This record gives sequence, structure tokens and C-alpha cells, in this order.
Amino acid sequence: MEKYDLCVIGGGPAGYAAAMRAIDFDKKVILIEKDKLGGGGIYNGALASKTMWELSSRYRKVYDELGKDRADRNLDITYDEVKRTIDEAIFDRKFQLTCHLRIIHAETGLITYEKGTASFINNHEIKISKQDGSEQVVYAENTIIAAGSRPRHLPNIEVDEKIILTSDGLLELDDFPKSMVIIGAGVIGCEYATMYSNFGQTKVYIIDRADRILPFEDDDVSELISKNLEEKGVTIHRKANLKRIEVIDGMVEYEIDGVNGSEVIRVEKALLSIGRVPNVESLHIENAGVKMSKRGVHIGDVDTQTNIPNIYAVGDISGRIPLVNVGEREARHAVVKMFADFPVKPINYENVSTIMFLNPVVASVGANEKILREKNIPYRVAKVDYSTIARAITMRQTEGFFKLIVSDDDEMKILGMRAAGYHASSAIQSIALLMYMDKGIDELAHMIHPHPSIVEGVQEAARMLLGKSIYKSAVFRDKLKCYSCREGVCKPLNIIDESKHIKFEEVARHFHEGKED
Ligand SMILES: Cc1cc2nc3c(=O)[nH]c(=O)nc-3n(C[C@H](O)[C@H](O)[C@H](O)COP(=O)(O)OP(=O)(O)OC[C@H]3O[C@@H](n4cnc5c(N)ncnc54)[C@H](O)[C@@H]3O)c2cc1C
Ligand SMILES: NC(=O)c1ccc[n+]([C@@H]2O[C@H](COP(=O)([O-])OP(=O)(O)OC[C@H]3O[C@@H](n4cnc5c(N)ncnc54)[C@H](O)[C@@H]3O)[C@@H](O)[C@H]2O)c1
Repeated sequence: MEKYDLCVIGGGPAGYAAAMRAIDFDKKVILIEKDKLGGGGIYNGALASKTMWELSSRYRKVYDELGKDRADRNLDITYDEVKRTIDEAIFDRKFQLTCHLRIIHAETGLITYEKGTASFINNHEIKISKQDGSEQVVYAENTIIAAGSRPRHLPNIEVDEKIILTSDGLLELDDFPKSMVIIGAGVIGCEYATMYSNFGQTKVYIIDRADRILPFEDDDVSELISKNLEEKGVTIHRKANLKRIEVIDGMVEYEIDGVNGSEVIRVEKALLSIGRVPNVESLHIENAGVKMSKRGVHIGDVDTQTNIPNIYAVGDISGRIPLVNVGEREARHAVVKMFADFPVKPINYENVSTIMFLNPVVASVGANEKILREKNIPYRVAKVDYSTIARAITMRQTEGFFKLIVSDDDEMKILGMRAAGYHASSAIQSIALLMYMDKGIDELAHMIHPHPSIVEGVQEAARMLLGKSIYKSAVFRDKLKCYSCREGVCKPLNIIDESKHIKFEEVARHFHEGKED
């Protein structure tokens, strides 16, 4: 029986990162993948969907800038063309990962790649069941489970991936559906609602049982995204209870109880996007003695380690935060914990940055107001509207905001940021780094940022909290906000004496009437 220092189960982003980090420690590794190298990081997941989002956003921008009449005549796009672009992106990434793996194998002899389904015989022996029916058993000193997740189904909804689909089947369609209902207005639901409505060939309906889309986000984020979806013709069913959904004459008929009472609607396709579940079943973790977490929903409770000391769980299967960047981080961490001869600090999940690919992009790090209110943590907020940022004005993209959240004390420790708007994703990293380095906002306020740049808006937010912003929140009240919140009560900060307050609108009218320059 072949022996390895490390067996990695699953060749998605987490598994691949684990295998490559183990090479750094000169360890002998076997990477087992049952389907395609790259997993959900490439296929039907991050890379594929973001390629579609990029194309749909560029398409929509050109469409809007040309104006409907000209755009309708000149801007035809077919689903085949969309899929071709996605396939090209998939190929590029797949090609890179595969060639890289092969070269590492040839040059170091440390890594073996096996295609097959892995399952535990015990905590050191793993069986690989191959597509040709053959089986192989390997011995591993340590194992990392990185078997990922799959879309959650509902017991009363039969998914055929042709008419009723999940994100696994959506990109296999032959054409743009004329109409589609999306069940679940979380990240996947809202991202696909954005993409399909951007292309303008699909009437999109979106259902959530919560009272708003993206229910885990603050109201301002949710409202901005809802407004833009609705402007593009998306119907949002809020607080909706899906009573029935069935395929009738090749069409999807669904019935909801919502704020408008009971409604029955027929559409061409349905997308189910109500969360994901870990791929545990094929692994037979019980043979190795690995237990599900205390909550029973994931494995690997203690800083990526399972209850069996030589077995770790990383990425989506760990059930913490299902993101590529988190999976890769957990994977690298688990390998270091396993092989390093120095102490390793536990992973800090407080400063994970994410981007939701919507209209506009929403980038996040750390806590939002909702989380802090739920935990009863006092906080201060500075919110800067894009319309006050020079770069946004030059881009003629003035929709969006930066919301910087800090602790409600003299230290003003950064607790989180939400950035919604053009280039928002490139602005989040400076805050993530400050959080990682446990720094306050002083450093940010004093740096000299390039001009004009969108990150000047983040800096202005920091300055506003320190009471030294260029624009004062008491003047541009609808564009700048600075307040503190404690036990559910929020109070404005930096306010000019109310009795002396001059309305901005009055000055603006005077400016226009006097034709001042
Ligand atoms: C539509 C969509 C969009 C997304 N967009 C983003 C995004 O923009 N940014 C982001 O960070 N994340 C995004 N995600 C999430 C991201 O794709 C996942 O978090 C990431 O792929 C998880 O990586 P993983 O390695 O843990 O699992 P996976 O990528 O699921 O890979 C697990 C692999 O394990 C294999 N496997 C399973 N069981 C076995 C077994 N018994 N033996 C051998 N192999 C096995 C599977 O075939 C699979 O290849 C998106 C997800 C979806 C669905
Ligand atoms: N850009 C990104 O980073 C990105 C993109 C896509 C996916 N992802 C990852 O994938 C994960 C899964 O995404 P997701 O959208 O499937 O899950 P999600 O947790 O983001 O959203 C699920 C939504 O479904 C709703 N819901 C649950 N049960 C329902 C029911 N019975 N009827 C109606 N609505 C119901 C919930 O209220 C929620 O809004 C995300 O948590 C995210 O980490 C990330």
C-alpha cells in the first residue's frame, strides 16, 4: 500500500491550496478528486459566474450608454456567446491548474493526482473508487477533507437541472430563458438576478421568505440593490411563502403567499438558491471516527481540526464561510498546523473580505450594523456617498457609498466596512489590512491617497469620524452621515448647532438663481 504524509480529498480551491502548501514542507501528498480539478472554484461557481457577471455588466453599461433604441438594433447577444466566453475563462484556469500540477509532479515527485471518489476505511486508510470500477487503498499520516458543498434542495421541489435548476445546471441552458423565478434572495440568487436582468432577455422574479433581499445585510445595502433590480424589471416577492411549485406543460407554475396575498405565476425556468450543504455522504467519515460538529451541520470544529487529530476539514465542507478565499486560507492553515515546528495562531475570521457581484458591486469586511445591533455592541458609523467623491464624479458613476464602522470609544477600532459602488472591491483591502494589523483609523486619515481615486472616499469617512473631514456631514446631510449607536439608539455626531443650520437646498437655489460660477 502506497504511503503518504498527506491525503487531500477534493481538488477544489481549498484542496488544491492544501496540496501546494504541503509541497513547501517537502511532504509526499496525494490529491484525490472525483470529478474535475478546480471544483466549485471554477465550474458552476466562482469563476464561471463571475465571468458571466463581468460580461453582463459590460453589456448593460454599453446598452445603457447607447440608449435603448440604438442598443436594441445593434447589441444582440446570444446565450451561446455568453457560454463561449465562460468556457474560455474556465479553460484558461483549468489549463493553468493542470499544467502547474503536472510540472510540480514531474519536478518534485512529491504530488500524486488520482481521479476517483475517496472514502475512509479508518483514520489512516483511504479507499479510492475509480470510474472504471477499480479500487485503490492508500495510507495517509494525515488527511485534509476538502470535499466542498452542493446546492441545498427542498423536499417538495424536484430539481431536474433542466426546468427547475440550481447553480449547478443554470449555465448549461441552451438559451436565455424568457422568464425565470429565483427562490432564495441571498448571494447566489441576487447575483444571478443581476446577470440575467443585465442581459435584458429574461423577466426575473425573485422570492425570499425574509422581508427583504440579502437579509443578512444592512438595510441600505439591501435597498440599493433592490432598487436597481426593480429598475431593470425584476419582480421581488418579499416575505413570501412558496406554497407550491410544479412543472406543468414544460413550464414552472408557482404559488406564493406574500405581502400582496396569494399569487400564481408561470415562468419558463426556476432557480433554487437557498444555501448549500456539505458533501459528507460519500466520505464515510464514521469509519474514521470523525464526528459532525456540535451543531451537527459541519465537521472540523476546532480551528480546522476534526475530533480525530490527524484529520482536518477545510473549505465549504467545514461549514463556516463558503468562499474561495476562506477555503484556501483554512487549507494552508491546516497544513501549517500539521507540519510546522512552530506554534500557529488560530484563524481569525473577523476580517474576511468578500465581494457580492451585484449592481453595484458590494464589498464587505468585518461586521455590519445588523450584526453589531444583534450582539449589542456600541459602534460609530461614517457614511460617504459616492456623489461626493471626485473620482466617482469623473466616472459619472455617483451611485454608491462607503460605510466605515468603528467601536464607540476613543480607540475607534475598525469593526467593519461596507462599500457599494464602482471600484468598491478595490477599496475594501486597505480596511481589511488595517483590521488584520489591529490598527485604528488615524493611519488611514493621514496617508496621502492618489487623486482622483475612489479610496479617497474611505479616507474621508475616517476623517469624518475624527472630526476633521473636508466636507462636513452637517452640511451634506443626505450624502454624508456620521452617528453613534448604543443599545438601539443612534445619535448624529459632528453636528452644527441646529438653530444655525442653513439648508443646503437654499444655498443651491441661490447659487443657480444667481448664476454664480
Ligand atoms: C454560483 C456560485 C458563485 C460563487 N461565487 C463566489 C465568489 O464570487 N467568490 C467566492 O469566494 N466564492 C464564491 N462561491 C463559493 C465558492 O465556489 C466555494 O466556496 C468554493 O468553491 C469552495 O471550495 P472547496 O474547495 O471547499 O469546495 P469545492 O469547490 O466544492 O470543491 C470540492 C471538490 O471535492 C470533490 N469531492 C467531493 N467529494 C469527494 C470525494 N468523496 N472524493 C473526491 N473528491 C470529492 C468535488 O468533486 C469538488 O471538485 C460561489 C459559489 C457558487 C455556487
Ligand atoms: N460573490 C460571492 O462571494 C459569492 C457568490 C455566490 C455564492 N457565494 C457563497 O455561496 C453561499 C451560498 O449562497 P446562497 O445564495 O445559496 O445562500 P445564502 O445563504 O446567501 O442565501 C440563501 C437565501 O435563501 C433564503 N431562503 C432559505 N430558505 C428559503 C426558502 N425555503 N424559501 C425562500 N427563501 C429561502 C434565505 O433567506 C437567504 O436569503 C454564500 O453564503 C456565499 O458564501 C459567494
